[in-house]
Parts: sequence; C-alpha cells; structure tokens
Amino acid sequence: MSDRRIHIVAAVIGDHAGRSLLVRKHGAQVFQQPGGKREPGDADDLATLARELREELGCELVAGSASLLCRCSAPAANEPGYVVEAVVYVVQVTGTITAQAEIAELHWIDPAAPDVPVAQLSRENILPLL
Ligand SMILES: Nc1nc2c([nH]c(=O)n2[C@@H]2O[C@H](COP(=O)(O)OP(=O)(O)OP(=O)(O)O)[C@@H](O)[C@H]2O)c(=O)[nH]1
Repeated sequence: MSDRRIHIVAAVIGDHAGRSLLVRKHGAQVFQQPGGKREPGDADDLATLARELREELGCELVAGSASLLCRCSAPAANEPGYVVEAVVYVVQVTGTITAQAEIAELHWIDPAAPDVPVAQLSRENILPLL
C-alpha cells in the first residue's frame, strides 16, 4: 500500500504588527506556511527549513532562532487523498523577503482573521496557536 503521508517542515514568520506570512505556490488556490519536504541532503529539520526559506522567500534563517511550535497534520492542500504531517517552528529571518520563482504570491495575515483562503493545516492547527 502506498504511503499517503507528506512530511514537511514549516515556518511561522511574524512581523512587529503581529501578522504572519503565508505563501501561495503557482497552481495552488490556498495560502500555506513557508516550508516543504525534507531532501536527502538536509542534515535535519532546520536545514530543510533554511533551504526552503531561501528557495521560496530569498531570505536566511537566523541561526538559533527556531522554536518548536507544534507537530500537526491535516488533509494536504494540493494533493487529494494525502495527509500532510508537519513539524512547525517559529523562526526569525534576515534579508529581504521576496517571492522566489516557485511562489505565486506572498501575503501577511492577521492569524485571528485571515483575509485570503488558507490551507486546512494552517487554519485549524497553526494559526489558532499564534
Ligand atoms: N509547505 C507547506 N506545505 C503544505 C502546507 N499545508 C499543506 O497542506 N501542505 C501540503 O504539503 C505539500 C508539500 O509541500 P511543498 O510543495 O511546499 O513541498 P516542497 O517545496 O518540498 O515540494 P516540491 O519541491 O515537490 O515542490 C503541499 O503541496 C501541500 O499540499 C503548509 O502549510 N506548508
């Protein structure tokens, strides 16, 4: 039987106004946390996160800034029949955040009142913790 779980490492990035950054990938309808799947060359979760933040946002994870928020799961936003299982860290980043090639759109939301469609994992498991 095939494994219908997608394991990801995800980031919560906040600003001084209490807003939180979400991304929408090309072809996706909903916004989700920055982050992604671990690759074989990644030493650990934070290496995955640093690579994904660079690839998606063009910024750098500040060493030592990551704090585990939660582990959670939900139906995957873009892969019908799959469940996403996430390890979620609150992180600080440095550098200018800019949508890189794989990202269609960035959006800062009020976690208590998102004004864009948000993936279930974020909506039900992550944003309520912020
Ligand atoms: N990164 C991320 N993925 C999520 C979230 N919520 C959620 O359902 N997913 C699901 O997990 C899938 C895998 O994430 P991803 O596409 O960001 O991973 P990746 O960059 O490593 O993949 P790729 O290199 O194959 O494009 C997404 O397509 C989506 O269906 C979320 O908050 N963040």
